[in-house]
Amino acid sequence: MESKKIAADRAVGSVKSGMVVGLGTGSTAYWAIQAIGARVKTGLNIQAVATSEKSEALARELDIPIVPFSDIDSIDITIDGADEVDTDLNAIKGGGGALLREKIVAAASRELIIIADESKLVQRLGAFPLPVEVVPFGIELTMKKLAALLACPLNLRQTEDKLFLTDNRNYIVDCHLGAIEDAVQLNQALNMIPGVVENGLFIHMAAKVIVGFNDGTVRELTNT
Ligand SMILES: O=C(CO)[C@H](O)[C@H](O)COP(=O)(O)O
Repeated sequence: MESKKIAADRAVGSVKSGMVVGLGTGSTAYWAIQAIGARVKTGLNIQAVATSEKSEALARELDIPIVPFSDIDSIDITIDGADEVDTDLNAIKGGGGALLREKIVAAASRELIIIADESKLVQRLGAFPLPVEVVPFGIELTMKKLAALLACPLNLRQTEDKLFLTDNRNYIVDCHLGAIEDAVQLNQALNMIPGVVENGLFIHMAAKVIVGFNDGTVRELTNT
């Protein structure tokens, strides 16, 4: 918990009054939303958009002003977690099932800051099963296409005895790929399959990764 929180607290230092802020999803983003909420109470004046119903509900509890997308032109900064991050700042996201909204918000953001504890740092993406969001219609056909492309074990995500549903009422297929050779090509190939809405590869999207370590230190990784 502490390593997630220190990364989140460092990232929230970049949030300034007047900004439109994207709020991420997950247990690390939770700490960023808490830190933003604390600053709002002491005068930080921002507008926010959320990447999930859960994060929006938390933001509202903390009196962070949530605005509709129709009210904003772009997003200044988004702070979000990740399931894996490599040394080129590419990431796998979607462990919490919010990858579609997270990618839409990240793509509209001037700056995406990924926050993570040290366990998320990898040399190569793919040990974490890649989440792919698919529409329920024709799921069997879409899974056959995924199996043909990926040739790896696929799991249609379940919670308890039910299929997991995203905030967009879609399913998640977790793809147990192992080390990904060419993430750019894979990202494109997955999104070409009809029925696939989006996948959890965030390639060349993050401007910065802030990592919290178990010894209490924080490191910022950038590509520049
Ligand atoms: O992509 C996400 C949700 O869809 C999360 O950011 C990712 O799963 C990391 O979560 P956590 O901070 O709880 O480890």
